[in-house]
Amino acid sequence: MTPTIAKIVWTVCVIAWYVIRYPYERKAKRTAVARSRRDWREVTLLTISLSGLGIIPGAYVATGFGRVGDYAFSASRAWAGVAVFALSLWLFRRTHKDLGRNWSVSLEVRDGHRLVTEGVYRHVRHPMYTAFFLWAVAQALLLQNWIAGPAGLVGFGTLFVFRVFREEAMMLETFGEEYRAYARRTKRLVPWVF
Ligand SMILES: C[S@@+](CC[C@H](N)C(=O)[O-])C[C@H]1O[C@@H](n2cnc3c(N)ncnc32)[C@H](O)[C@@H]1O
Repeated sequence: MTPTIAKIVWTVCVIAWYVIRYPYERKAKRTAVARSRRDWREVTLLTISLSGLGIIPGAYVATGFGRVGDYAFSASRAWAGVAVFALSLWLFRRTHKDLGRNWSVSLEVRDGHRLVTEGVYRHVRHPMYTAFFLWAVAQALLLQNWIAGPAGLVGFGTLFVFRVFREEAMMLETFGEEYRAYARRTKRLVPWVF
């Protein structure tokens, strides 16, 4: 493993993520939105997250930032990044399959929206966010640069912190006691932990 191969792996994994998402994005677009909380705050958070997980690391992969922020490359850290990204992609696929037409990129409730509580949603309420955190960790391990590496954790972490309570409030408003009971028996990100 070399820094160049690590950059190629990051790029291939991001493309693989989009290949997983694309068919669900198309399907979701065909299902009307009944209620939306996609306001300026959501757009800002999505932009911050996209910058940290896509634009900043993408610019680093393309230009190398003139080596500014690079530190000594460790092949074993990069291999750990490959394993974490593989786990993240597996979880992305499972979350998209389980959510199906109920998925939205933002805070939206669709026509005929159903509360999904099975599959990877059985033990955690936000497994797709777990997958994004795994992506961010993998990025930090693969792109060994002080700017591009941690950008994903900062970008996605910001979205998570400012979105998760609003999302849960929206779900509670929509599904009432069903969501309250679901929240009581599940954790947010890691099964049985938190
Ligand atoms: C980007 S998805 C993320 C879903 C979830 N927070 C996760 O991390 O797996 C956000 C949308 O998914 C929908 N959603 C979240 N949890 C859901 C559930 N358990 N069942 C059905 N829809 C859900 C909501 O409509 C929300 O707008």
